[in-house]
Amino acid sequence: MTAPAPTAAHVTGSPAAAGEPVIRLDGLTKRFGSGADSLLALDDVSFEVRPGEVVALLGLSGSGKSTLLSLLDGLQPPTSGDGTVLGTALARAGRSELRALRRRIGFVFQQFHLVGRLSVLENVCTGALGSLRGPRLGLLSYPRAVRERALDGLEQVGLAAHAFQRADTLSGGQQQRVAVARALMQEPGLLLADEPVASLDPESSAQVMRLLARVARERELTVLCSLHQVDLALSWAHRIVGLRSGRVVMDVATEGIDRATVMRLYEEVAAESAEGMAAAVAAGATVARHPVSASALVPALTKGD
Ligand SMILES: Nc1ncnc2c1ncn2[C@@H]1O[C@H](COP(=O)(O)OP(=O)(O)OP(=O)(O)O)[C@@H](O)[C@H]1O
Repeated sequence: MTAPAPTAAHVTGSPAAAGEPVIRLDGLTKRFGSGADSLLALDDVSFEVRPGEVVALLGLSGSGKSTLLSLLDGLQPPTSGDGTVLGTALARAGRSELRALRRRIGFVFQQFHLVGRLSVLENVCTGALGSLRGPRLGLLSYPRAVRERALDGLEQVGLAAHAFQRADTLSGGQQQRVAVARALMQEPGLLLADEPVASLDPESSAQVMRLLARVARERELTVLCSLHQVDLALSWAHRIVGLRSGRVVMDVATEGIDRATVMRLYEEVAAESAEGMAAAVAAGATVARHPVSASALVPALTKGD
């Protein structure tokens, strides 16, 4: 079956601004390393995400998208500033609080991270491991209620017919839908997705994004998803947050916005890179043969100052 081409008609306006923000960032900053060689990956990032919102995080490679998602998931601490996720203050939380936070956040990865030799259903069951005691081996080691919920989840992502197939026999798009079903087993209060469609063909990409938008709507689930595809962001997200060199440079509702406006996020960086390259060449620098983003270029230009 051919997936319908995504159009802006698939996403309606932002959900009502009811309730506390699920994510509240206030000057969040992340620096890797120290001294002259340190790198500012996130620079004074401030924004909020409300319950039920689907937000696309856009920006060139190296702009800080994955770093931001990993901070929100409590995997690494901010260097300064504050961020609150599902009521947990990232900068002040102890290890056990962060572990508890991670159990309430579903995470979908670019490479799916399924266990290929296990059945599709068992892969989905593993999403419940955080709430079960002890290790599990084999589908029947999971409580019946978990298996039933996993099957419901597969139904929801349209893959119940594949429940007993090995996960590695599915297509990439199907595997990503299984990964979404696995994340939903946590009954998360927030779903983070790091380039979930980067390795998929356009049709599968649209299917996965449509699925994320649908579960967000049906479960009033908040979704923050990094993407490289502007059209998918415009079609499936309520809002776009654009990062450039670790800074938020765009925060717009997708309703009524045109593609050209969003593309400025990339064009201006390309222009800055070109200017920076020209200046570097004029100053006698050796220029890399592969494309260089502004965030990669700036440290290279300033090194040794
Ligand atoms: N653990 C780390 N140590 C040092 N530098 C890091 C680390 N993680 C990320 N960085 C740097 O931080 C910057 C932001 O990287 P990040 O992976 O967040 O970007 P991104 O926007 O997700 O890129 P992509 O779209 O390619 O995934 C990059 O310059 C990267 O090299």
